[in-house]
Amino acid sequence: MMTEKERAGRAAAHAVEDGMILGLGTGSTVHFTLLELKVRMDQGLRLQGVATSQRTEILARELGIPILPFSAVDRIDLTLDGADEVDPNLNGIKGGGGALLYEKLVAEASDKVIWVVDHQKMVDTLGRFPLPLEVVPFNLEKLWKKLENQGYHPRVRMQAGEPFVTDAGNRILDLHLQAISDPEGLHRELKLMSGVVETGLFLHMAEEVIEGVGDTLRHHFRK
Ligand SMILES: O=C[C@H](O)[C@H](O)[C@H](O)COP(=O)(O)O
Repeated sequence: MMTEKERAGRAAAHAVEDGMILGLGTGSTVHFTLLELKVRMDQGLRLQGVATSQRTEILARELGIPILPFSAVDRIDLTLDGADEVDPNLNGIKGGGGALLYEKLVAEASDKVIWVVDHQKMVDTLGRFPLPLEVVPFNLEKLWKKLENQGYHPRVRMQAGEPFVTDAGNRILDLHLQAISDPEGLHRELKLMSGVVETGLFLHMAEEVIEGVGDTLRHHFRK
C-alpha cells in the first residue's frame, strides 16, 4: 500500500496543466510529486520547473525535468510543496528540511500554491513542530541569547556535529514553542529582529492542501 505521503505527493502532480512553469518544493512528500511528474512527462506533459533547493534541483535533473533559474522567471503558475504543520486556515510551518527561504520566495512568486502532507501534519494550532528561523551566521549566538531571554527556546540546528548551513549560506534556529497563539504577530516580531532572514511561518499562501489519510485523500481549500 502507498504511504500517505506518497498518495498525497503523487496526487498533486495531477493538478499540473500542459506548459506550466512549476515551483518544485522540497522534502520527502514532494519527492513523490516529482516522481509522478516524470510519469506524466513520459505520457507527453510539458513543463518547466523552478527548484526550491539544491536537493530538489538534483532530483529534478535526474528525472529529466527542465529547470529554470528563479531569476529567469517572472511568474510561476503553480507551486507544489510539502509542509511540517498546517492549521485549519491553511497557515503552516515549513522549513523542517531547511529550505524555508527559497520556498517562501518561490511561493510568493506563484499564482497558486498547493501543499501535500500526511494526516499527522494537520493540527488545530501551529507550534508543536519547532518553528525554523533562517538567520545570518554573523550574529547567530547573539540572536540565540536574545530569543532564549524572551522565552522562545531556540536551538541551533545541527548536522553532522556542525551548525546546519542553508542553500543561501545561513543558519537555522528552531524555536520550541509548543503553541503559537498569534502566528501573524509572531512572524512580524521575529522578522523585525536584525539577522533574521525569514521565518518558517507561511501565512495565507497555500490555496489548497492535499492530505493523505490512510488509503484515501482529503482536499482542503482556503476559505
Ligand atoms: O524545508 C523543508 C520544507 O519546508 C518541507 O517541505 C517540509 O519540511 C516538509 O517535508 P516532508 O514532506 O519531508 O515532511
